[in-house]
Amino acid sequence: MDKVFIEALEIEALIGIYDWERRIRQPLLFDVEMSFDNRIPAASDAIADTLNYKAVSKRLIEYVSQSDFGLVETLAERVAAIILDEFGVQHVRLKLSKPGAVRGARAVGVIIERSKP
Ligand SMILES: Nc1nc2c(c(=O)[nH]1)N=C([C@H](O)[C@@H](O)CO)CN2
Repeated sequence: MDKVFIEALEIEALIGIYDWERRIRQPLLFDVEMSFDNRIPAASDAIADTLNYKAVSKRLIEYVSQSDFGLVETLAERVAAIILDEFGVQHVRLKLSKPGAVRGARAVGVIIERSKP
């Protein structure tokens, strides 16, 4: 299956389990791969036929910047559900990175893959 992707979308959020994390906003990075049949927009050359990566990005920025979770697992699950439920995507692979959360590591986080039932 073809994919539409968003790489390293940076969004600041309230996220974390420690007291000090509840008082600041931290940058998160989202790498998203969404299954989509790109032959249809390729034939029509019409943006209306695409899985519009700008529209998905705007929705994720809106949601994540207002979110407030302890675990990256929870946020990743909610974001994957938005992509599946609101954009007609059958399968999504999502990497959520929390840069600088662990000293010595460039980033930590989770990778999940979810499909529509
Ligand atoms: N699997 C996870 N481990 C940890 C998380 C998390 O969300 N998922 N969160 C933290 C802290 O919030 C950390 O990011 C602060 O440095 C620790 N481990």
